[in-house]
Amino acid sequence: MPTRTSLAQTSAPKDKAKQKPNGKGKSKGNAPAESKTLKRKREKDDLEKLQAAVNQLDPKTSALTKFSELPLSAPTASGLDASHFQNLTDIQARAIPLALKGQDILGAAKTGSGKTLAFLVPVIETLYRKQWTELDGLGALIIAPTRELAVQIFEVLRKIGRYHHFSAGLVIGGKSLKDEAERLARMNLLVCTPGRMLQHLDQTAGLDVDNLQILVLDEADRIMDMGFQSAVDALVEHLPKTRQTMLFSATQSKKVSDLARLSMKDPEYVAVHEAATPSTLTQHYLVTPLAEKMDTLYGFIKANLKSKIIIFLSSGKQVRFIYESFRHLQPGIPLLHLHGRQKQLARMEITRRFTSAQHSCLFATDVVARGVDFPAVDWVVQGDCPEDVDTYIHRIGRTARYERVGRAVLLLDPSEEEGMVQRLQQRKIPIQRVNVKEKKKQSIKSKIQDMCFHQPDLKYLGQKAFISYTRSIGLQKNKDVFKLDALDLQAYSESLGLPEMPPVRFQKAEDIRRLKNRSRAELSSGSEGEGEGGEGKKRTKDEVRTKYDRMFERTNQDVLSSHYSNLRPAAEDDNDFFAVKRVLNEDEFDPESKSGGGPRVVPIYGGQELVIDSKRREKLLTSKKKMLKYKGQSTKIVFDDDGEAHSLYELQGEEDFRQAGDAETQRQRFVQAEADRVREADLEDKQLAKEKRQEKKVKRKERERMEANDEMDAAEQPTLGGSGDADAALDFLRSLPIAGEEAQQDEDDERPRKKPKKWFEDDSDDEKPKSKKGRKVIEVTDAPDTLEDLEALATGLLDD
Ligand SMILES: Nc1ncnc2c1ncn2[C@@H]1O[C@H](COP(=O)(O)OP(=O)(O)OP(=O)(O)O)[C@@H](O)[C@H]1O
Repeated sequence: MPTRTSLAQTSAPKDKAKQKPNGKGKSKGNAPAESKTLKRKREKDDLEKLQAAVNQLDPKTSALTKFSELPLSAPTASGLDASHFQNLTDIQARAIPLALKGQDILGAAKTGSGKTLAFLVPVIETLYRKQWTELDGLGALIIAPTRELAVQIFEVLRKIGRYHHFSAGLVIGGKSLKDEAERLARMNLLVCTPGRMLQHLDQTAGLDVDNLQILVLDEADRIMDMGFQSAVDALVEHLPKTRQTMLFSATQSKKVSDLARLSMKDPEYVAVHEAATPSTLTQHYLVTPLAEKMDTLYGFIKANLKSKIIIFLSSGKQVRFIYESFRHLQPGIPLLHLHGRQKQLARMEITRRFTSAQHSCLFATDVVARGVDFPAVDWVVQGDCPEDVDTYIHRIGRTARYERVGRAVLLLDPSEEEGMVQRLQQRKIPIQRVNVKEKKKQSIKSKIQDMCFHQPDLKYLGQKAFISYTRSIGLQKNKDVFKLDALDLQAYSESLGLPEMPPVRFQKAEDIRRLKNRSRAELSSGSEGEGEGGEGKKRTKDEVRTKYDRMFERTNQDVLSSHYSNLRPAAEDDNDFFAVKRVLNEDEFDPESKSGGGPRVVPIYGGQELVIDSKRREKLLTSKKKMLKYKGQSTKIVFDDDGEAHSLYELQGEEDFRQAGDAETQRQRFVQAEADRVREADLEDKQLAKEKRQEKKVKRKERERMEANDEMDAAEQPTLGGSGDADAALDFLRSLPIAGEEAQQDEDDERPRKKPKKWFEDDSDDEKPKSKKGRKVIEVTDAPDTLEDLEALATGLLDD
């Protein structure tokens, strides 16, 4: 993962390609020299022809309906064909020709209409026509707002790019930055989420983006909105200005400010909007009071057990509570839940399970509202009203994708109906009201209350869900839709099984939201933020605040002061600025006293006294190490052979020195005495060494004698008999190293190993001539199932 990869997860084929695009898989080793030259020439001609065809293409007049009518390279054409993409969707027919010609694009088309291919095909083609290699650095960057979407785009890229030879990576976090960084430098194409990519651009030394040809923002309106604004701005600053930029979304706008921020050059607005939502989608809403929402959702699930359902809720806490409580009720359909607070691997696993499920109900936040292409979803239920119409459009877009049918239901509290329906109608969204059949209604309130009573964890989740929902309503901008005062919160809290309504503090939520936004915005700009005070006070920009200003602004100061007052003796007068401690007399001192009533004095080293006026000082007495500082400087003494203590350096008096004779005589005497000492020691050492040698010799002889005896015993044993024994003997012989084999093994070790396969590399690649710049042919047959698969694949490529 990408872990986060995470790392840059790079694809490499699990299985190897069996199919060669346009006969490109001929034997490499046998090709005669002339045919190689001919082949190279043919490839060059093909490339020129392709470029000429792109130049001649008139995006305005051509009415294309099939991929085969587009001027595409053979590997791309084969990749599309092998992925069963033949007919162009409207957005593809209009956007791809423009993008092939290098035009900046603002692409808008309803959900599920194939926008992903509309940008992926031109991206691959541009790099192909420029004969991009590893040495050229990063050629294309595709940004998606969520990890799920980034993974999905990467998967489509792997599918259609299987016959190409670019290296591609997925940068979505979840792995150590260092691991990812090592792999990124060799990537031609990256699919990423904004935050993680920015981190790399800031910190990864080898990442070369100066040559970037194309930047794509999928779900561009989401990426360009408040949440990611600053990250994207900072990211774009790293990129060269001369590049092609493409923005795609179902709810794409032409906001001039966005275009300026991304330095787009005369972008072409490609909008395919006969309707905002797919015509194959049936849309309904039903009015259900907030307090009955749980009943309605449960009833809905029970009535659609043989379906694939996504239920969108406004927060992760709602998702968790409803998922957990419904799970206990066992409605008879596999339940799953997905929200942004889950670990990345769990998110990937749930996505995988829901993707492959035939009947399942997924409770999710808006983390999968955009772009995610779950196959064959029957129902999208919006359990909580979406914050705006764009979110509504993206949520319902998870069903009725690419000409399939689908159904969507929006649950509204009576207070939300008028405002929301009006907004939907303004955007020409065909939605009709339906009612729940009376006889299908059933209340699960008492069951949930019972569960919450017996399971404190569930009750806790319920409280959190209540608080997060209520806060989110209070913080919504569209006050004509979201009216907190009109909601029956008491009844809602009861419906969640809560014995009493949890208190909700809105100020705190607002602060958190403000702080969150601020940190995102200011992280990238490197500013320090509002500091610890955080009381929402507005300060002027130039105001200088010191550490002490912040200290006095701190809340909860009493926490510290009460602790501090505990440390001080109660008798002490707090008003005294300079407190004079009473030093007890010798006879007043009671070392055993543990009362701690007042200060006492303890005698320590060298007649010194230590005033014990706090628990900390009292504790000091027990630590030898800490007491050492009161001990003063220590002096080193040495003992002579008679056990007399001397200081380390003792100077001989002048008188004594003269009596001992002149300096030269004393020197000679000293040298002679030392030489005698050394000689004596030498003799002792030699004797010792001799003894040791002799001892060793005796031991060796003893050992040899015993071994000789053993051999004689063995020779007298009967030989191995019977087939079992013979087998055992053979096994034993086989297990012995054979000189020739060892040599072979060594040789094998030294022999250059077969190169591991790169991304999309073909099995028959060995036979295939490498193309001009030593690049390899892409192939992918198996889709990786999990993030670990992706990582494994990445390693396969990158460890090359
Ligand atoms: N030309 C095509 N032929 C057949 N199927 C296609 C074609 N283009 C796209 N699809 C399929 O349509 C589905 C939706 O495509 P895609 O995810 O690109 O839609 P989108 O417009 O990006 O949707 P959203 O707005 O939700 O992100 C996918 O399952 C894809 O495989």
